[in-house]
Order: sequence, then structure tokens, then C-alpha cells
Amino acid sequence: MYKILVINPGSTSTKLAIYEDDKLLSKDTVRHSSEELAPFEHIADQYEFRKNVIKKFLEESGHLLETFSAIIGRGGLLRPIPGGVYAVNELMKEELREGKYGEHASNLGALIASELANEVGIPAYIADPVVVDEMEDIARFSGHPDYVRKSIFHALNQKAVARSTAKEMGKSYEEVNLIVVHMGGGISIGAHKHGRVVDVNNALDGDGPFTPERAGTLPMTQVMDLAYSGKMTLDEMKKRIKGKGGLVAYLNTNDALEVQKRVESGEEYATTIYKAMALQISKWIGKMAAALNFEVDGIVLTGGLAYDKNNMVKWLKEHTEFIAPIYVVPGGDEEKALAEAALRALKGEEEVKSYPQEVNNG
Ligand SMILES: Nc1ncnc2c1ncn2[C@@H]1O[C@H](COP(=O)(O)OP(=O)(O)O)[C@@H](O)[C@H]1O
Ligand SMILES: CCCC(=O)OP(=O)(O)O
Repeated sequence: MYKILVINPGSTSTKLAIYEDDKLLSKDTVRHSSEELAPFEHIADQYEFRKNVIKKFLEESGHLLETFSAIIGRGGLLRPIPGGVYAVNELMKEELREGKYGEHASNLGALIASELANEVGIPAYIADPVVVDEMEDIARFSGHPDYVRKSIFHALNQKAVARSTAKEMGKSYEEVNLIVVHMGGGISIGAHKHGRVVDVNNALDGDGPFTPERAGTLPMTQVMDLAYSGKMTLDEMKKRIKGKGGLVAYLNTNDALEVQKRVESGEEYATTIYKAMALQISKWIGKMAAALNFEVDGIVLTGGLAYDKNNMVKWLKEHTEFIAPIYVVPGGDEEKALAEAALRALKGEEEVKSYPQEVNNG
């Protein structure tokens, strides 16, 4: 019997779970408001805050660290690597700590997992980090040779829900073409072509729809004019793209549940903004349909916003249902996918990869 602690730091939440083999023993989602996160200038500054959330969860659920077989964290911004289970190592931690490939809450998954695992001498892993890269080369062109489109998205959950949806359709993941729309603090829309994510927006970098805390694609010249106006620092500009964009900028909250309540109480501006977000997401679904030559077997809506069936899900259906049948997997299950990955590693059913390794996106 293996007992696994799962740590999943997202931009608006810390999700935690404890599994014994494939049985869920305990889980919790701790939400973090934009005000609560505002004092932390960098993601690395949130380390103690997030670690304390995890320690509190362990205390309250009555599970001692000594009783675990392994800890697995959500994998963050590393160099582009193939999917799979990776052991947390020193190079990985160094690159995550300094934010070498960018900043996102998921960077803390490996770091905290490793510290806690070291306390009791058990392995620390990550699986299918946000940098999983299966993109077709033609999708990497941005419009200028100095800028390359990158695959940074909710790889873990997108792959997990794509597999379970294909199964629900009575097919294997490799037999179908799906568009997966993960709607969390960030939003990614991936074109899954026969088991490979051949195109996806970079969920962290001004590419995609606006989201609860991100601006998505912005009018470039207006952004450049402001950036060179002398009124803004580089950090302030970056925060507008990630952290203080999207719903936070328009409605002063990263909480779509609050927006949902404001919409349902008849607040006109909140309704317009939330509908504009649905329209932008729909337009990206259309783009990914084109990437699949409009041969789409299904559109899968997942992440926190997929719980909102009366507004967001309804509007997305209105805009895109004609493309393909829509499947809704509210929230998704990143924690289960992580626990299963750790279990496969512990049982020796999957080779644990080491970081770095040869990059092979084939
Ligand atoms: N029942 C719900 N209805 C509408 N929005 C929700 C619901 N539950 C969560 N959300 C919203 O989903 C977003 C977070 O999604 P989630 O996938 O948990 O994100 P992350 O992992 O990025 O923190 C937040 O804006 C949150 O308010
Ligand atoms: C780094 C892309 C994944 C992402 O945006 O995650 P959150 O929605 O948890 O912020």
C-alpha cells in the first residue's frame, strides 16, 4: 500500500489531496484572492505562505508526514520536456527557484514537495509539467522570426480529461481529435490530434483569451506606447499580462464565482465583461478547430469555470456547439492524475525520468 501527498499550486488556489494507492483519503482546495496574493512581488515569495497552507491541511486531516510513501507536486516552468514522471533534482529546483523559464505558482510544486519529502526521506516527483511540448513545428511561428510561440498550458489536466473523454466516447485518446478548454486562473485551449497537443495558446504570455487574472492577447501597439511612455516599469507591465489582467483588471476580482453572482444579480458591466470572456474563449476554440482541419470529435470544457453551467458553459455552447459535441468536466482532476503518476512510479510501472534529459518532442 502506498500513501501519496499531492500538492497542486495554481494561480488562484492551492489544491491538496491524499491518496492511498488509488483511493482518495482526503482533499481540499484553498482559494487565494487577488488581495491575498498582491503583497507577493514574485512567485518565489509565496513559498512560506503556500507551505503553511499545506502544513495546516496535513494537521487538520490528521496525516503525519512520516506516514507517506512519496510526495508529488504540479510541475512548473522548466525547459520544454516530454510528458511523464520526473524525480525532483537540484538542477530542477535551482531553475524553478530563480524562475529561469518564467514565474507561475506551479513552480512551487516541486520545491515544496522536495522540502517536505527530504524531511522524512521519501521521493519527490512532478508529472506532466506545464511545459509539456508536443506542438507541430508549423504552429510555432509567431509572425516574426525573433519570437517563437511556446507550448505552456494545463498539460496535466488537458491530457487527463482528453483521455477520460475519449474513453467515454468508446475510443482511445489516439483515435480522436479533441479541443480541450481548461478554464482556471489561466486559460488554455489545446488542439489534441490523435493523442498529441499539436497547437495550444501559451497560457502565461499574452496569448489567448483573457482570464480571471490574465490579459490574454492585447493590441500590441497600444501596449508598446504605454511601455515606452515612462509611466510604467517593466514589472508593472508584466503584472498587467499575468496577475492583474483579465477579470482582476475589469472587475477587481480573480473569483469567477463572485462574478457569476454579480451577473445573476443583474450587474450590467460584470455581465458584459463575463460575456466578452466567453466570446474570446470561443474564438480560440474556433482557431483550434482550424488547427484540426475542422475534423473535431468533441470539445471538452474543464477547470474551475466549467462549474458555471448557467453562464460560461451555456454561452460557450451557444458560440461553438455547432463545431462538435461538448463535454463538460468541471474542475478536472489534476490531483488524481498526479497521484496515479506517483503510484505508477512507486510500483515501477513507469520509468521515472531525470531532469535534464535529451529534449525530444517527437
Ligand atoms: N462553481 C464555480 N462557478 C464558477 N467559477 C468557479 C467555480 N468554482 C471555481 N470557480 C472559478 O474558477 C477559477 C479557478 O479555477 P481553478 O481551475 O480552480 O484554477 P487554478 O488552478 O488556476 O487556481 C476561479 O476564478 C474560481 O473562482
Ligand atoms: C502555466 C499554465 C497553467 C496555468 O495557467 O495554470 P493556472 O490556471 O493554475 O494559473
